[in-house]
Amino acid sequence: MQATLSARCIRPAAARPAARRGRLQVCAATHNITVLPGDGIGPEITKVALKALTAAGKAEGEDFVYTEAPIGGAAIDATGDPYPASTEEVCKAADAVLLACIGGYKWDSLPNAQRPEKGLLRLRSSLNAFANLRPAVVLPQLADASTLKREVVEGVDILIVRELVGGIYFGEPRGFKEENGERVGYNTMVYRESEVERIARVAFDAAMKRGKRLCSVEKSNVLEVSQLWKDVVIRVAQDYPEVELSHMYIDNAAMQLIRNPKYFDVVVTGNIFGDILSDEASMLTGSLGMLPSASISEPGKPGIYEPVHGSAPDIAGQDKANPLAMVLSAAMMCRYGLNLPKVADRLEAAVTAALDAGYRTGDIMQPGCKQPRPSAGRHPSGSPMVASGPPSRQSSPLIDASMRPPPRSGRPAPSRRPVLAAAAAFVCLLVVLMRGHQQSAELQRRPIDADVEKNPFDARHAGQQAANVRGGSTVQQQHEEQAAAAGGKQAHSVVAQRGDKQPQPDDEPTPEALRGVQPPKKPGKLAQQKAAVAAAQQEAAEEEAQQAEQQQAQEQQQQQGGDGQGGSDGSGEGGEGGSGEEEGPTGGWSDSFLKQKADAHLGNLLDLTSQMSPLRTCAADGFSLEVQEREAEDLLADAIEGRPELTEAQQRWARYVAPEPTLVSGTAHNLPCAARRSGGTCCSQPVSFRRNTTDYRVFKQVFQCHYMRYLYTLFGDQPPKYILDAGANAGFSTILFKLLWPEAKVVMLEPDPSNFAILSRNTARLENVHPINAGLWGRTANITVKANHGNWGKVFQEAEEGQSGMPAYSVADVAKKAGVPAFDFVKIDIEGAEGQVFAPGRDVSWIKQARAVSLELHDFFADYFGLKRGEISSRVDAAFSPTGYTPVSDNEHIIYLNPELQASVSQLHAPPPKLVAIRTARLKKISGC
Ligand SMILES: NC(=O)C1=CN([C@@H]2O[C@H](COP(=O)(O)OP(=O)(O)OC[C@H]3O[C@@H](n4cnc5c(N)ncnc54)[C@H](O)[C@@H]3O)[C@@H](O)[C@H]2O)C=CC1
Ligand SMILES: CC(C)CC(=O)C(=O)O
Repeated sequence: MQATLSARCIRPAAARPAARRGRLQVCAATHNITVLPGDGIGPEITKVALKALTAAGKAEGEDFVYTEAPIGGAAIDATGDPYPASTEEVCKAADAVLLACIGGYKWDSLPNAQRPEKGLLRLRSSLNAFANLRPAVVLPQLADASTLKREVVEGVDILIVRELVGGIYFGEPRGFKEENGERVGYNTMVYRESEVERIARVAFDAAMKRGKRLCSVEKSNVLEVSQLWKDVVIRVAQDYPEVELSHMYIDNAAMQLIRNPKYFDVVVTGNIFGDILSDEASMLTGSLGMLPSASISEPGKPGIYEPVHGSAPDIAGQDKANPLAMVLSAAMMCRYGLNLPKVADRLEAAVTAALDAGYRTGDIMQPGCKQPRPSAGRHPSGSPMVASGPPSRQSSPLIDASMRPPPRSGRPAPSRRPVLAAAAAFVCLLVVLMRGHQQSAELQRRPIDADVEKNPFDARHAGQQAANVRGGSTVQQQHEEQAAAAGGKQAHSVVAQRGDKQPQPDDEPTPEALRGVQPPKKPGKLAQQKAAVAAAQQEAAEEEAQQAEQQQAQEQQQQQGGDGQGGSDGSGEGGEGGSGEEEGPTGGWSDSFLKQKADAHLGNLLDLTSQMSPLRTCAADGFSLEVQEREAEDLLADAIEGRPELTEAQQRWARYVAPEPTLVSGTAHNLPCAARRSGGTCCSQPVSFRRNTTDYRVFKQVFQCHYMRYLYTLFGDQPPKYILDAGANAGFSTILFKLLWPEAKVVMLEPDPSNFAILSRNTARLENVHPINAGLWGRTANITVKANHGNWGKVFQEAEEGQSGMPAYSVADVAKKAGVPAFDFVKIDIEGAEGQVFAPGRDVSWIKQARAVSLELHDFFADYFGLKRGEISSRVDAAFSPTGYTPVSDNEHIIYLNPELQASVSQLHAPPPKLVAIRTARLKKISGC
């Protein structure tokens, strides 16, 4: 069935082993390629690729022996089996397998196991080709070929790493059955840890060689298999601290790939998601006909090299197929499978040069492309010529292009042969390539409209043609203009490593890029959006200035021996907003005698810890916020309509807190996280803020100013497992906890419905978090609001009997409710209710189970609880005194450490005395808080 052929001879497969031996005597460097042309356009594009490969190999002194075998529909027709044993045998024996594509209408009604697609799956499985590398690179020549705008796609260079032999395509059980009188079809999506780990390692390795950014795509918000995927990827990330890892759900990834493809560097994902995403990515490059792939197996087994596309039965046999994905797959084979980088270089250069010369198949046809005519003679090299015209015009664009060194950027230097010889070989290669186009396509002579008429795939070009303002210039001209504009920057290789590439200004996602917002040409929605963003940024800047002023005033006050009354430091999660204008009692955290006590212990050392923390550099460098504004109706809907059980009063709070129903959403970058500790990068996180609230300020405090940032140092190598975030407000502390300790379970308590809504939104993407819309109290009770403080704080009281309200729980009850054995880190910031939690007679046995308890004290709310000034602090002090826990101080919080933690912190910072002098005020200055 198969045949062995080379540039010179064809041998029957039966005689192959002997033939191979025989050939070895003849050829110095022989590479045995099993070629599977498959179905549909497969044979057409295979022909082109083999010609190009042979020519490129010849130019580099490499010889290829091709053993052709049937697969897919062709194999079904010949043997009844889509992957016959004889094909499997020659694939396994090969140095590499070059596959075109399989499938077609003819076999569509066969049972699954007998379909052509099954043959392809069996091939991949039999070679254990688990790592499918699918580069999606937008070549400069094709930046206008995509249906997306040039600004969106230009410079895109993504590597999709798709797991290829697992997941739902292979999972068992699968099939059909009958249930309750109807047919049911079912499949199983399954991944083992080992399968995820090996593909993750391939992806991390690839990221290390490129832009060091890896995005893992899954659906862990719904699928257990994806949760496992994510867990394993996070675990493997520990070994690649330099790689910035992000996670994205597949639905979002599909959207982001179109919205801002330049965000992506390497994407790792499972079988089905990778299949879909790579087809989508192909349209960034102009056409499915442009995307090659390499499917790598374990060492010693041949890889499979195949274009991403299918058999395109709609255009098969009509001379329309784009062969470039197949040629580029052959290049990947040479680069990765056969270690022939020079041959790969030649093939890639041939592709770019052919495009430079203006040649296009229908799928990537653009206005102004050259329409070459049939060959009229022979090039001095002896190769047939592609370009036409009078002899004087023999320097056609194709020949011109081929006479120049191919555009390489950072690639290994081309062959050092004499220039003319190299050029001649290169011309030969291009010519072969172009002849392939011509012989099989003749597309260049066909008017664009003819293609459009025949092929709906091309229809978009008609529209594009009309829309293209550059329609008058040729692709060559466009390329030249573009090269000039880019300062002579040339095309980069299709499979170029990121490190090889000229740095692109937009490699890093800018706010605009992330939002996918291009500079608006005329005022419209985008302009409005941009103005809104500018306003939000302005607002943030003003807020920052205001904070600085407040801080200055406070410091002055402190220096003047102020009594701590009459305002606050303007900080605290959901805490004292700092204007001093709020109704009710005044005063700040610093007036607590506990604060002085804590300061006397290790407070200054904790300041020092903060200075030393690897996390600090993230905060010190400053997080960046990329803002995207959106309406918050849905937030209110979540908070109100979605919660019919809320009383009218509660609904009012929700409205009150977001009087202008506007959310500012975006992504915060440069946040401290676990990866940072081991020298890795800082992390990013989507966040939303309500306008006219303290949300943004609180966010900054959590990530820039607070004790939070050295918590990691505090817990060292034994991170907390169960965390209580009481007074979770908008969820920012929980976000930080999860960034620092991804494995921890965090239980969030937040009684305010509007806070709870934004908190739910902000923490929705985090795993293992447990939000509870309730307050923390000394015992299980109903609570109602006692007083509002501006838009930042609410003081609660126990509800009267029969009065409705929000639930509130003791720490022990929360633990039970959330199924937590005991909290080992407790954060409490509950607007004075801490006086209730630590009231005499309350169960505080949970303290001893926690390794650290962080408290914000609100003595200035004592009046509301009918307590004397200072009594809240006294209650806290009384509860902790018998425990042997040491209070240490942050500028706003008191953290009680158990003796073990205290010892490790003290030891960690066995005093270099001069450093001990660093005080809170200094820390504030240093961190810009
Ligand atoms: N790796 C493989 O062999 C794959 C095989 N298939 C099989 O291919 C058959 C057709 O499936 P479709 O969903 O239509 O996907 P497809 O990838 O074959 O075609 C999708 C569209 O892209 C166009 N297209 C694809 N490759 C092209 C090229 N090189 N040049 C110009 N246009 C090109 C086609 O004309 C069609 O309009 C099915 O039997 C399917 O199972 C599908 C995907 C992958
Ligand atoms: C045809 C299927 C077996 C697989 C597929 O669509 C692909 O791998 O691209």
